[in-house]
Amino acid sequence: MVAPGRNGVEDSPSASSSSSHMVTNHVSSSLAASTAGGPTSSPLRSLSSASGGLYVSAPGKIILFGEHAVVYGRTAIAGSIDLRTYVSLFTSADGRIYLSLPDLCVEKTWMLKDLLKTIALNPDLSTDVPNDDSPPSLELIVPIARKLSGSSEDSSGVQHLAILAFWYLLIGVVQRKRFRDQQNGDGDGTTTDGSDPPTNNGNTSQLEDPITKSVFWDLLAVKVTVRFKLPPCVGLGSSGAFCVCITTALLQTAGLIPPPSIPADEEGSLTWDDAHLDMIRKWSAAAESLIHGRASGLDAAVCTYGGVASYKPGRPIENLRNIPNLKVILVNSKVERNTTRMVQTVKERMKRSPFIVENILNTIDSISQEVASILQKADENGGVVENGGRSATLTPAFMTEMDHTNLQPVSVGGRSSSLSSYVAGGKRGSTASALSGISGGDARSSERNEFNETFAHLNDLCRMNNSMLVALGVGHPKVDQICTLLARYGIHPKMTGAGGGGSVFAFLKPDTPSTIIGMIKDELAKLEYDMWQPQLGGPGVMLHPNKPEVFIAADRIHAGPVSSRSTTPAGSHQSTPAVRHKK
Ligand SMILES: C[C@@](O)(CCO)CC(=O)[O-]
Repeated sequence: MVAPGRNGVEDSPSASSSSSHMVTNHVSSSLAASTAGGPTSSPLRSLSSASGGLYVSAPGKIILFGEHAVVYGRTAIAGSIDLRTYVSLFTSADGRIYLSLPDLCVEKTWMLKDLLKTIALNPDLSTDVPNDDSPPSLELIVPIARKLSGSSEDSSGVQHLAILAFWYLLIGVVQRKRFRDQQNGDGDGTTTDGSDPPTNNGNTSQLEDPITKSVFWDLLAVKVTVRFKLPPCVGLGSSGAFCVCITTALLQTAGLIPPPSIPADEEGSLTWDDAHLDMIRKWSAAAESLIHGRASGLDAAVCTYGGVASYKPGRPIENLRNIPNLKVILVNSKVERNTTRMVQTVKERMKRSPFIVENILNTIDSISQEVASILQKADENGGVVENGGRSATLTPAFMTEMDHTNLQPVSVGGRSSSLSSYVAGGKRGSTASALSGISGGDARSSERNEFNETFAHLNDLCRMNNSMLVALGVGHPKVDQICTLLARYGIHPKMTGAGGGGSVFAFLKPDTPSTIIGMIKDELAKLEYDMWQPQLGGPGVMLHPNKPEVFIAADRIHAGPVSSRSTTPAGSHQSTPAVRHKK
């Protein structure tokens, strides 16, 4: 597991002192302070805001039921968890693009001018532009992204794939912004926020080129830092959350989505309306397909929307309401798994024994549907959350060979109702309220019975779904060991995500005493497994009003007890807070 907060860095990684043409790539945990650019070198300085940057986060996810089956068009039940991924985005004042992923030991720097040149040399980038909100063409952009990022065709390490996804999104955003500006007649060399265009530290030679000139104005060189609160590669949605965070921060910075206005938590964080969340989901799912291969797009959907929901490709996403007192535990087997490989494993089995595998998938589908009906019980208002509004569809880029139709999210018409429940602590409508007609002790005991019943039912369905996953060939001995251990406590966990290791989750009986939970945790720890009790069903992607704690902690670590640096931290010298575009 990668410990959160390790290898602290500034929000704004500094440039190295490389020659202006050289791409500087670090795979290191520390960043040298640099004076390149200087604090007053860019007119974008005038865009500083008190909060000092654009901060976005997205939740991790647990697939409760239906992973793999969803790739073949079956139902899955998934929820967000409060182990979030955070991005900080500053605009860069020194003509460089920075990507810092301290938890993955990645520090990368590229020259903006290389991006500009490449864009100028690719006329297809001006013509092959979707004229709706769908994501940029993977076929067109990925080869360019590979070239610019320095990621070779055969690199499959998670670091390379994360960098590739970042570049795909960055080029896509630049391309879409140019296109929009041209359509709006704004391609006149002005910046979108009305400020003067950047001067690249006084070096304007690259701006002389008429082709790159208009591109340059459109692009904000960015310094992006991502911090994970959940371990990568264990099936908890770190790639989905990464892509959702980067997508959102870039789209927002470029003004391709408006500022969010919907309250998402009690700290004043905001989220976007359904149409823009849907754009975020689609772009993120395309980017994530570079990391995980083209699968269902479920992870990006959960990390975008949050909550707990039932997903079936081609059907509206249904938010599930009756989840409030169902506690879950998560156990990290510490076996890193590879989603692409696991999806491939199932595909091979499907080719070899299609009839059997189809039946297994149908069984998983039935399990998910049964779970949906348990968790979809009417609330006190007498019904399920009214969905309607989100109308996005999956692009062909997400489709599997099954050409299954869209994961079509539908807005929580009651977005406000779901949001108010988020604000109330990340939980949706409760069975307690459904039982509000019953009073006092009777109500409590009836409620307890109902919870116990629900737990027993879900516990059993977990056992069945896990067996089906084992039958599909995505089990692992460590997962078996965890299942055997928990079974002694009457708990039947199931693997979550792609399997082949990764994480295992289980429902806990509502009244499980903390001593028992402690015993389970100790037993797992003896076998060197980590256990968490995450909060299920919190909000999706959000923009934070202030610098999140995860970055403040990193600043502290980076600053050290007594800073030996004589200058202000590189971030404050080198960076300009990203523009929060106004509509
Ligand atoms: C294995 C899978 O079902 C879930 C991975 O988190 C793949 C997918 O749905 O994209």
